Amino acid sequence: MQNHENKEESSPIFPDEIVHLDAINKMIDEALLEAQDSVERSDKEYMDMKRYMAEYRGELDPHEMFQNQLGLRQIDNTGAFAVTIRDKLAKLKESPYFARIDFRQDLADEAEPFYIGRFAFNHKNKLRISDWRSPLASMFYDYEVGPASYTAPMGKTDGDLTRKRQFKIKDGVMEYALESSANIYDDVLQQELSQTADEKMKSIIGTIQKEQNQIIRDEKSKTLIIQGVAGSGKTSIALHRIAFLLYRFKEQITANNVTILSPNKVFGDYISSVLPELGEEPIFEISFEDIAHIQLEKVMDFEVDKDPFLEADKAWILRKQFKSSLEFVKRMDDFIAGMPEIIFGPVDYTYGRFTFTADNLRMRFAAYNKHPVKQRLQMLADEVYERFATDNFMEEDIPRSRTILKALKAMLKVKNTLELYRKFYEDMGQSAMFVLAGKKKLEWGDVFPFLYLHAAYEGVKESGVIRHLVVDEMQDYSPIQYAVLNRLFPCPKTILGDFGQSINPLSRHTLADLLNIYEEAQLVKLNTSYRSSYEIINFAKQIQANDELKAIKRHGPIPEVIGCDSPQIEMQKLRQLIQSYRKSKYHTLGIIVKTEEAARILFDSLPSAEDLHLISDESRSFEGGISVTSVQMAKGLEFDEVIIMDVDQESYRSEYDRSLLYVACTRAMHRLSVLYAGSRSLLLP
Ligand SMILES: Nc1ncnc2c1ncn2[C@@H]1O[C@H](COP(=O)(O)OP(=O)(O)OP(=O)(O)O)[C@@H](O)[C@H]1O
Repeated sequence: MQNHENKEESSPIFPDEIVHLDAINKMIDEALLEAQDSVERSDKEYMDMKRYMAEYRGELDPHEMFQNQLGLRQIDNTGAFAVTIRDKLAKLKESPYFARIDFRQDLADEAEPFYIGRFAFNHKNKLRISDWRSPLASMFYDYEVGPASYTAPMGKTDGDLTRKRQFKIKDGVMEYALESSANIYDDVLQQELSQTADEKMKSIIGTIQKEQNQIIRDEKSKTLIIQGVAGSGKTSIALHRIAFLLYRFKEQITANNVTILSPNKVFGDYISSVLPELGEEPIFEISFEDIAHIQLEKVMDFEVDKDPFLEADKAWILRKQFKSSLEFVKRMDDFIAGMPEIIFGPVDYTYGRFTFTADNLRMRFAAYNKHPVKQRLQMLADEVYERFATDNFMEEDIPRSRTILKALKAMLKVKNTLELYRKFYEDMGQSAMFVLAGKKKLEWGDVFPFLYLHAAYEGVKESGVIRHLVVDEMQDYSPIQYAVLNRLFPCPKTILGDFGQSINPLSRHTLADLLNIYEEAQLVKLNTSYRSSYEIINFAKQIQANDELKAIKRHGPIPEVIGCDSPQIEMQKLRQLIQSYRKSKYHTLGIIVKTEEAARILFDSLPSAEDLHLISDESRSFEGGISVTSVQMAKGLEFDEVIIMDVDQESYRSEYDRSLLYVACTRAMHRLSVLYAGSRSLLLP
């Protein structure tokens, strides 16, 4: 075991902690052996039972066969459970805990030590390690030494924290142990942040900040909106929050009940290891394109979104912009509210001596306004049938509800959503705002308005399974997309993003609009950026002013702006920078250009190498090493080093270009270089 030094006093420290870790390691080893034993035992039991059933197949009576099958299922469940426990223990063995708090409850004589780790660990009926998500562990994040309390489902417990310690244990060996105070907590955070990037996002349970902890443990908000500056840990916190909710509400919600709406597959892959690292199953991820595919299957085809920077068709841009405001959703809501008048033209429905008058039909049709039109007609048909049946004292022949429904359908003035959608624009006097991309093929900008109307006309496939939805990069989605999302997922939501990183020139909505959509939402703001060095954040702030953005005091090289006389020299310079990256301690390099097309061209022009990858909208995974990509695809990702190419005055001049540059710069953790050929962009400091 290593010698452990207190950073402040540089004297050997905490022999008691070394003894304690040894003891815990032994207990985990013991528990691991037991767990392995029980996995093997249940494997054997399963095989024995299967063999028995196979051998005596013809002789067992159905009752015994059924009993055996039940038994088999039970062994299978027990086995799966044993495997989970064994895997958790194996993870715990690498790093059993990261903190210790000593807590003295009011009225108690002495403080009791609690060790906090990724999972709880019981040994010989005694809790040896508390789960970081437990109410007690919250005190580690919320309090310094002194008065402290925690709230569990049973109530509040007051007392004093008499000690806080932090540890780094790797492969069962203690790398450091520190007596914790606010300063030390910061030091440990600094240490964590100065590490080079992993291929995937990792958990941060040892250094969660107080304001982040409050978000993670928020149990009350039905909708939680996190507006956080670049690198403030939003994504990370959202995932830790899911881990917390899965722990806190384990009876009501499992990983299968949670979905994250992520901007693309690369991002999904990048964040995919956080929950498994925390001992939870990975959650399902979905994109708006996936939603469109599911909902529009057999209804309409659609065209995928286009890059607004490459699109020269002015009319297309106008159409897209028209549909991107909150006002647009209001107009659709008004249209839907007036829909009965527009689409339903009832006449008296008469069968023999029975009549349901046109007025009655109109009134009852309006009364079912919570339901889609098609469903309303069915309900109305049933109601007419019921009325006739009740009045049918003489037991005459009356129509079946299917027959009535047919007659009601004939009273519809609009026969499908597409017709209705077109009418919506006609009624506004804005027919030019709707153009089909092909036969039964919607432009991307029409997909969600269409679906919103489709929900009102035919109905949509609602998800009963999803009990919590996480929406990342909230600034990228339009109000009409949120309106559809609310129909499809009427469950609690964690919505996060940064309106300072809006890079869609066609999007017009703001945080205020989002708050307008989610009136009951709780809004929290995060203003400290943990990702980038102080120098990089200062540089980014000079590109896009942001008074709220605070940098963490972790220093690194000052970003370099490198002017080149020609594109050829710029490429030469890039090659040099790549070489020096390869010799450095860094693990990831992002080479960022403005568009997808430019990324492809640049990637093709670089000599292929094992560590060189293109991240495009077709990519599925984040590979680490060197990634050539567009700003759009780089969103949400981070790299040890970033090189931004072609930052000349021609390419970066508008306000949107400013946001693009800001997003690109804030992807860098430690080192940033900006290259241009010809005239330097005036947006640069
Ligand atoms: N409390 C913390 N302790 C250690 N690392 C942290 C902490 N908070 C955030 N980080 C790190 O900061 C980086 C940025 O986090 P994350 O990607 O979640 O930020 P974000 O707000 O989603 O960023 P962006 O909007 O720019 O994509 C990650 O490397 C994350 O691990």
